[in-house]
Amino acid sequence: MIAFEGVTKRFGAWTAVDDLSLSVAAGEFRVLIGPSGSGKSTVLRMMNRLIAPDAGTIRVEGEDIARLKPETLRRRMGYVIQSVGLFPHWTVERNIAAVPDLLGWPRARVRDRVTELLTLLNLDAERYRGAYPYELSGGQQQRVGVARALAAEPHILLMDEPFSALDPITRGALQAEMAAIHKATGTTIVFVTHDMDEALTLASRIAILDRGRLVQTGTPLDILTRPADDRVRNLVGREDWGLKRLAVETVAERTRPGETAPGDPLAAGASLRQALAAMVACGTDRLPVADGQGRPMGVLHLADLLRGADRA
Ligand SMILES: Nc1ncnc2c1ncn2[C@@H]1O[C@H](COP(=O)(O)OP(=O)(O)OP(=O)(O)O)[C@@H](O)[C@H]1O
Repeated sequence: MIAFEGVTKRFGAWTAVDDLSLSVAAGEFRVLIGPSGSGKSTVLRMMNRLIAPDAGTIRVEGEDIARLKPETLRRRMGYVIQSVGLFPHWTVERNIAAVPDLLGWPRARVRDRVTELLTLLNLDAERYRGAYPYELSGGQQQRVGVARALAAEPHILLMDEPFSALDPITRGALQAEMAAIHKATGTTIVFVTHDMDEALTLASRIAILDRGRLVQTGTPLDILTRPADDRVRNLVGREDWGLKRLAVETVAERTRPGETAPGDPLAAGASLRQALAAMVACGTDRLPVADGQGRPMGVLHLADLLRGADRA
């Protein structure tokens, strides 16, 4: 879907991206993470040709993007940034409709799409479609920013630290919405952050950058259990590693089928970290597990949370 081959970008004497080869498969939720200045935003900006590499090739859906018109490329991509960048004198509806309007979609289709997107992002469509950005909270503005980026059904969504200016609760809500949107639409997402918890929560695969080079790429579980070196160990965090480890696996994966136990059931899709919190809160070492329809699935035992709790 997206392939970087030997890509280098220099700003004067500084090499921001250094001979980077990286591929993102269709439908992935790929998180780019690394310390400040490691080149994450530069990688993202090269994907939509906001800046051009000095060397190497970038292919999107098999095509060398240097040969595509920037407008053609950007129509396939939504782009969300931290500062949102809504047009202040345009209503929410007009902001979201910017690209569909440009593409000449019929009025009724645009209106339906705006309603659909506001609903998807948990904003009351009738209340907010006519509002102006200054009438919205930071979290609501960012929701509109995401809706705008998704409006013309892009194949790829690029997100550059989109939630880092938000308070933790709003941020958590938007992360959950992004996970649900990714699941529902299958859009390929490339998401930049410097927050490892955010990366572990959202990513299907993570790429870790340092000084413009790729340090490691893998699933959240790979990164946690087989860190490539001390830079990755430091990013993952040493103190609460165990809790992060529990956060990347679901209850369903450790449930003993067929057993029963008293207590409020855990959701099969909840993380093991949430399960641990529930067991501590209830003072119990086992809890029943139910599937999405509330049907009993078995029992999760505290002892089973320790399985695989080894680290490299
Ligand atoms: N337009 C530019 N002109 C000069 N230097 C730049 C420019 N854009 C980025 N750089 C430099 O390139 C390096 C990588 O920057 P980039 O913004 O890609 O890092 P980042 O990993 O996204 O950082 P952060 O997490 O702080 O946003 C930095 O050293 C930065 O100063």
